[in-house]
This record gives sequence, structure tokens and C-alpha cells, in this order.
Amino acid sequence: MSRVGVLGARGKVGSAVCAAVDEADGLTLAAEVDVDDSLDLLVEHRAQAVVDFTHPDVVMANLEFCIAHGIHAVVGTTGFDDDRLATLTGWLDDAPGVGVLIAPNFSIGAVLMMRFAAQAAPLFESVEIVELHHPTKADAPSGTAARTARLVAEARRTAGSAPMPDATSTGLDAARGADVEGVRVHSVRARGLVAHQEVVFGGLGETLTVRHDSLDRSSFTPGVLAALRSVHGRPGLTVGLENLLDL
Ligand SMILES: NC(=O)C1=CN([C@@H]2O[C@H](COP(=O)(O)OP(=O)(O)OC[C@H]3O[C@@H](n4cnc5c(N)ncnc54)[C@H](OP(=O)(O)O)[C@@H]3O)[C@@H](O)[C@H]2O)C=CC1
Ligand SMILES: O=C(O)C1=N[C@H](C(=O)O)C[C@H](O)C1
Repeated sequence: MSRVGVLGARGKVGSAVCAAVDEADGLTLAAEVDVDDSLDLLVEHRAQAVVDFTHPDVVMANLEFCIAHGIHAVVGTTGFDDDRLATLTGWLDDAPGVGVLIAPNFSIGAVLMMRFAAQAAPLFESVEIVELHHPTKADAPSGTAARTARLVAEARRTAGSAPMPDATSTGLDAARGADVEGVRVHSVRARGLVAHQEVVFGGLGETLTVRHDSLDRSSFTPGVLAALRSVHGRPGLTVGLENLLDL
């Protein structure tokens, strides 16, 4: 039986996670923490693991506290670059036995979308990513899109792919999207959307579009519960839900 604290408990995903933990066998919802609540609640309520769906600006301070107090963490909050991951690894080196699992996306469909995109990447001349989200999202591009772009870029580098064709020589700033390791990423924000992504591949006389849609935030909770059930057995840093799946 693991006692779970949820950080960002009143947020869009955090509230869905609280409900899922509350109903899950073998997990107890021990603490619900949101903005302006003290992290000491986690210690007072003897949380053994936390789930963090807060904000990129606060997630590092949350994790520093948890690791220092020997609390495992399952993290959905975005904003993890190489510097942040290196800092986390340093903290974890000083806290043997503590596990932190970060996933840019906890939905099974998104994990498969990233995997399929990486598989297709060396086989097409062109690839661009379009991510579409609700307008209350703080970060652009999304963590999922950034991760997909890096996986695609790595697959193309490994295969020795030629540069993508693109004759653009004039245009408005940002019209061609953000450049993530040479892969163009376009971010759409619109009311009504939840979380969606298309990876568009182009080859001679054909295109392939790999698309994933999270239609409801319940899409993230099975992955979060699976991570909670395994994080205590994975000391150190794990990045990506795919590490828990037999793909
Ligand atoms: N990896 C994944 O599968 C997914 C990741 N995400 C990511 O998760 C994060 C949260 O997303 P979402 O739920 O949509 O956002 P919300 O804004 O709906 O929820 C975040 C919650 O955290 C609260 N909060 C802010 N600061 C703190 C703090 N220091 N301690 C505790 N709680 C705090 C916010 O309060 P207030 O509003 O008052 O600031 C809010 O209630 C984002 O980074 C998002 O990109 C989202 C979906 C899936
Ligand atoms: O903010 C969101 O909503 C989401 N954030 C994550 C991201 O940035 O990739 C995961 C999913 O796209 C939903």
C-alpha cells in the first residue's frame, strides 16, 4: 500500500489524478497539495510518493523537497531540458533509493505516436510536427512535441538522412514554426482543444500523418497509476513512460 501526495491537486490533470488514486487498489490518497499549500503537508501525511502536475516554474523546487525527504516522484509537469535533468540527477545521486519518473506524456497513445514517428523518420525526406492544445497551456512547444522532435532528429541523424528540402527564403518571423534540433514544430492554441499532435511526413508523391488525440484528461491517469506502482522499484531518474511498457 503506497501513500500518495498529489501536487497541483486542484488543477485540470491533478484533480483527475486525485480521483484515480482514490479509486485505485493498493494506493491511498494521502495529501492534496495546490498553490499556496505547504509542501510540509506531504511529510505530515506520510506520503511515500508524489505525483506532480503543477507548472514548469515550480516543479524543480517541488522535486528538490521530495528528494530531500526521501519521497519518490512521478512527474507530468513539462519544462525539462538537459540542464534540469542534470540537476535532478545530481540530487538523486545524494538520495540513493529515491526514484523520479518523468514522462512528457502519460497517455499510451501518445507514447506509441512518438515511437511510430521515430520509426518512420528515416524513411521520409520531410517531417514537421503540429501540436494543438487548450489556450490555458503555459509552454510552447508542448513537452510531447519537443520530445517527438528530438526522437525524430536522433533517428534521422543515426540513419544519415539528408537535410529536409525547404526553399523558404523570405517570410514572416516564426511562420515556419520553432526549430527543435532541425525539426519544425508548430503550436496551435484554441478553446475546445485538449491535447493533440500530428507528425506529418513527406516523401516522393506521398505523405503519412501520425496523429494522436487526448480527448479527455482521463487519458493520462492509467499511465500515472502504472508509474506510481513501479517508481519505488526504479531508483534514480527515469524519463519516458515507454520504459514501463513492453514495446
Ligand atoms: N505529462 C503529461 O502526460 C501531461 C502533462 N501536463 C503538464 O502538467 C502541467 C499541469 O497541467 P494542467 O493540469 O493542465 O495545469 P493546471 O493549471 O490546470 O493545473 C496546475 C495546478 O497546479 C497548481 N500549482 C501552481 N503552483 C503550484 C505549487 N507550487 N504547488 C502546488 N500546486 C501548484 C495550480 O494552481 P494555480 O492555477 O492557482 O496556479 C493549478 O491548480 C503542465 O506543465 C502540463 O503541460 C498536462 C497534461 C498531461
Ligand atoms: O498542457 C497540457 O495539456 C499537456 N501537456 C503535456 C505536453 O506539454 O506535452 C502533455 C499533453 O500534451 C497535455
